[in-house]
Amino acid sequence: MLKLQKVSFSYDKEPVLKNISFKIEKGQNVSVIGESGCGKSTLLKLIYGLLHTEGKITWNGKELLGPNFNLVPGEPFIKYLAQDFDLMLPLTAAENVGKHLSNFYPNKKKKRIKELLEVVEMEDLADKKAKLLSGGQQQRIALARALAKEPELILLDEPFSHIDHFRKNNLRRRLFSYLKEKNITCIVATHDSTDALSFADRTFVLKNGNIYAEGSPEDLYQNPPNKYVASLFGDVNHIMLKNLIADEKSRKRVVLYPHDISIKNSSPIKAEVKKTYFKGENFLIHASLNGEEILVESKKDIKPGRKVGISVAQKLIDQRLK
Ligand SMILES: Nc1ncnc2c1ncn2[C@@H]1O[C@H](COP(=O)(O)OP(=O)(O)OP(=O)(O)O)[C@@H](O)[C@H]1O
Repeated sequence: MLKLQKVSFSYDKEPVLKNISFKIEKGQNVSVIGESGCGKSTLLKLIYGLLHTEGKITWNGKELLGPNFNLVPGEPFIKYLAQDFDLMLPLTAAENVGKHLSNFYPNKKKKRIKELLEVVEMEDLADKKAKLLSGGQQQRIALARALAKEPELILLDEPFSHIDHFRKNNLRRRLFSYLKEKNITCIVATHDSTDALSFADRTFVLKNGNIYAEGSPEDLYQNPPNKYVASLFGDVNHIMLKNLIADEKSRKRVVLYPHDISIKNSSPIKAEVKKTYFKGENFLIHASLNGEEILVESKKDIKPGRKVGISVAQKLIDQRLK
């Protein structure tokens, strides 16, 4: 189990992280999400032991003492994949993956490299020099290298940032099922909510140096405590209740995703369409509701200037206001 107790850190005067405490069970996949600069990378560096904190970090009860106590920063049973991949560019993809593996059993090493290259779908480029690989291919090799010695805990900082959409979903599925199969604990720092939604057991939202919200991805998505959390999952509205409900007097607002709002022409609540964006399966409609800008999902294209009726289930409003 990984345990953090009152972990704080500042690069200069302003604290980046303030008294962070949490526990992560063995084999759990945790995502850390939050806006750029909120301290996600700093948190991973603290856990790995690259930065020093006055707080306490333990793995299975053993304190991880950090750079003030270790000559070589980093713990051997933890792997940290930084945003820069740090590959040996003159070496081939396969040589990079096997760099930290023992040469004592060459056949075993060869088999392991092959297995890892399969996880990241790079078997075809095994003999290509790292300097000749694209950014996304280099990132996949760096991932395979981080897995090579089967760490107990793996810390991944934006692990799919250079990988094209086409390959990303498949790679995510392969990587996270591999980690589950081997019972490797994993923390992913990401601003891409799809990393958090489909694969994480738990999600921490960082803001202003604190864990601002925490829960299963489903729960955070369905019941976002506020606009900040909801906006990490995509487009979001923060609509005045009085623009949605007749006779409402308060200045309260409700958080709604575009797909929470339906277009229903019989509805007396009318919005004027400003612009329509094609999104593949549907359209995103930018409309004005009593002067408030809103985003609504629609199955059909609707021309700007048209007035449409909109409706939101009362049950959903009640749930979001809880
Ligand atoms: N070496 C450094 N020296 C001084 N300040 C730093 C250093 N590294 C990061 N910071 C600052 O610390 C804060 C947190 O940075 P960090 O890289 O942890 O954020 P992040 O959430 O990972 O951001 P991103 O999503 O953009 O990678 C930022 O305000 C950043 O400017």
